[in-house]
Amino acid sequence: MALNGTYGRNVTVIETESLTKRYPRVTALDRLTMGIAPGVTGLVGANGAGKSTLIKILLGLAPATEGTASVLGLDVRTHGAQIRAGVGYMPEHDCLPPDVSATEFVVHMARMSGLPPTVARERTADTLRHVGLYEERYRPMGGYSTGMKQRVKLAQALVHDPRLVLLDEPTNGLDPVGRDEMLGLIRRVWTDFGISVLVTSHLLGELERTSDHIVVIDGGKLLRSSSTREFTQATASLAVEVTDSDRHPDGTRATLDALVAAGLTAQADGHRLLVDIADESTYDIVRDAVAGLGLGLIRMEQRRHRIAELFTDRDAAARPRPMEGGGRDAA
Ligand SMILES: Nc1ncnc2c1ncn2[C@@H]1O[C@H](COP(=O)(O)OP(=O)(O)OP(=O)(O)O)[C@@H](O)[C@H]1O
Repeated sequence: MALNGTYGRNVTVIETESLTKRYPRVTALDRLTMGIAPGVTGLVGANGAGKSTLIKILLGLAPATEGTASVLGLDVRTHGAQIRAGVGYMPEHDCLPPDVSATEFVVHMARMSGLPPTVARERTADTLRHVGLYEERYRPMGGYSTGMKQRVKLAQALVHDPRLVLLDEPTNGLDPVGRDEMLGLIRRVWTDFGISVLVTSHLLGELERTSDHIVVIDGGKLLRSSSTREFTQATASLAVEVTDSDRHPDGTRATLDALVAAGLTAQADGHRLLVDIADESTYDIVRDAVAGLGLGLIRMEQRRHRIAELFTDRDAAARPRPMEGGGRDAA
């Protein structure tokens, strides 16, 4: 819709340059430089990494100490009001008045964004339907489940048809089913409506199915920024299992030696070999090596690393503290 028509793939919706935010006791953002393209971007970082601070600066609600940032091409220092008109925001914490219904609340937010009364009511009905709130929308929100409250918060961020929404920890407090539903909804905000999304999470493995791009920050610093595909495919490997034989009682070991001799990078993981996929020829080299040893091939399948594994493997040593929940939620 709005964004698809007017923005090319190469245009950034958010750009920061050496963005720094210092509080008296802590540097919440530390020379953060990044560009975010249209689509769904996951902003991942442990609690305290600086995600909420970044969102507040992007909305023009808090000043940066140094550096620059722009949203939809507008400078956050000078165009805060315009940015807030074109951007939806879903805050992290519960902010819903318990005595009013979802419909009343979202209509109110639509009116605050400048929509006329009739349009506000129509957009509210459409948006609440989109997030899956039906007859409950007329009940006071104090009686809503966490999942329903999160949906209302998402609806109020979308109701004025923004070009971009900033969603701060939208899956907080949800059970696994509720979380999957929320992530599905978020994906459709982009695919169905062309509204770009920046969604934060402190769980490293959570956003990889939802996001086109992942940005990881830690201690206010940019740790990594790349497409989700690059994250998960850069280290794709083949899991290989072979039989033993009289001649090769440890078939796994014999195969490992043969693969290394053939120039591949591989390691044993119990009875399984994990072979780095250099290119398409890797499959043939493995097949030929196993056949050459006279062993049977039990299994050979591509195994994509998940984001959480990448960080556990590669960055654990470099990181000052572990990402919360990364391992648990990657499975
Ligand atoms: N108004 C403030 N005054 C002083 N320090 C602050 C303020 N807001 C945030 N901080 C500090 O800045 C750091 C980054 O906080 P921020 O809320 O941006 O992190 P976060 O990644 O959003 O984590 P969380 O999900 O826990 O909110 C933290 O150390 C936090 O204590």
